[in-house]
Amino acid sequence: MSEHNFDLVVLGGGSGGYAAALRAAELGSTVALIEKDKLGGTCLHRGCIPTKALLHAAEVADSARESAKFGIRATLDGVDMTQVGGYRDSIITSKWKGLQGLVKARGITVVEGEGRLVGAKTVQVGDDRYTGANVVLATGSYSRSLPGLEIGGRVITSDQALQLDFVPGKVAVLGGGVIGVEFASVWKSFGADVTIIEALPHLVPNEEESISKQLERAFRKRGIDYKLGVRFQSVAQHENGVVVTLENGETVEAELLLVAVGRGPATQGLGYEEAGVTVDRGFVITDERLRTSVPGVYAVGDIVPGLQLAHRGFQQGIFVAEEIAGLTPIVVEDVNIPKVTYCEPEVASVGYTEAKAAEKFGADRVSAYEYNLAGNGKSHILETSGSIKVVRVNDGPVVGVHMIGARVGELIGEAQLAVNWEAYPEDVAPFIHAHPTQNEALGEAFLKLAGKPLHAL
Ligand SMILES: NC(=O)c1ccc[n+]([C@@H]2O[C@H](COP(=O)([O-])OP(=O)(O)OC[C@H]3O[C@@H](n4cnc5c(N)ncnc54)[C@H](O)[C@@H]3O)[C@@H](O)[C@H]2O)c1
Repeated sequence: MSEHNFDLVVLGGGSGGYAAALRAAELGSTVALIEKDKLGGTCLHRGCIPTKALLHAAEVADSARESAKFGIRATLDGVDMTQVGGYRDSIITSKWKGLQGLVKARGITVVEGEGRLVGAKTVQVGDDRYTGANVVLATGSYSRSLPGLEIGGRVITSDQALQLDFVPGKVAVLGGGVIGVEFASVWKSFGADVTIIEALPHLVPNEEESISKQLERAFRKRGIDYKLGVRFQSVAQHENGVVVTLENGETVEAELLLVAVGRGPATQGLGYEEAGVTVDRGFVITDERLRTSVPGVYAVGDIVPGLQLAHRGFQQGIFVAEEIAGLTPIVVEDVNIPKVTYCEPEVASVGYTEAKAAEKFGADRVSAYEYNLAGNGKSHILETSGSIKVVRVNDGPVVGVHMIGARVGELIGEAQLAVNWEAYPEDVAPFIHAHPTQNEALGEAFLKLAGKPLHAL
């Protein structure tokens, strides 16, 4: 057994953990970063990056399929999933190498192996013990299932869905949240028949209702089938496929069932509770400064209750490193975090929905305006429909922006600056947007709420 001492020991090398390590090293700390698999975690290897590569390939397939509309003669002869997989993996490998280089350049000690908390501030890996003046827990999440629904065979999660080397003929998707709609979108573009099963009344049910409804219409138009407000009951697997039975007695037959009903915190068997860290239903409980119940032990990323997003993990990691260094950084609040769902059409949002803003600030103190992308030149060129809805407090700031349309994810930066800086529409309405861009649509919404509409009534 050998003992090693560091200023900071980080358990888990995903988005939250490696961000904490990079920032702490930059601030002069000695850092041990413990990872059992590959640096980069779910986001780089099994989440954000590979799914977005598939979504981009899907967009290329759609462009080929729809080329005649633009006077371009091309045909979609097929989708070679082996080659798509090669493209996906080349991106992962290049980002992974870049990350390894960055971690090395910052002088971080990477420890390969499975770590376990064995004392308030000590992590054991094999026979070695790593003790930190401070410790960050960042062990991430896993695809969870429903009670009694076993993953295996033709019942898969996003982990297996990302690795498929064929396009299924027909897929059933359980859960119409972010993962469900992104995979439904990819598979449809690649030529599969898709049926989504969602227990709540809308797809992407955490988004603004008018945006969810537009996504439903767009999916219907694309031929993506969905069943809303109905719960899953059981699934039977047979040689060539699955039969999914819903609570209302309906059945859905498919080659595969993708289970996308959320992700659970990966905290079991890691010694957290034994070391005195409070854990509730698997999640590590922290205060707003990300301190756990054990002094000097922090938690970041998907194991902390709230939005499970890579960029939240990055910011929480940076926050903790700066907090430890005594820099009193700004608290990371979920409501200020932008969210993008990369299906076709894309959905992007930041801040309160109109209903949540009314609850928070009072219905009579909130106004909203939804600008239809039909009025935007670039949206016409992209042949997309959709809208941008801005929610404000009357005589007060922008508190929410909600968007749907092709590539609107790229517009969320401006929206999140307005929300995070608590800008009034009157402050941002005079800012000039390049023409023709879809950004102009956000400007049009700000102009309208500032009482000076241009291309709107
Ligand atoms: N683009 C992105 O930012 C991105 C992409 C992928 C995943 N993620 C994150 O990963 C996490 C997991 O994603 P997810 O889509 O699995 O979770 P989710 O919570 O977004 O969606 C799960 C959906 O499953 C539904 N559901 C649950 N039980 C059901 C049942 N018995 N029958 C029918 N429907 C049921 C829920 O109502 C919900 O809408 C999320 O936090 C998500 O934000 C983000």
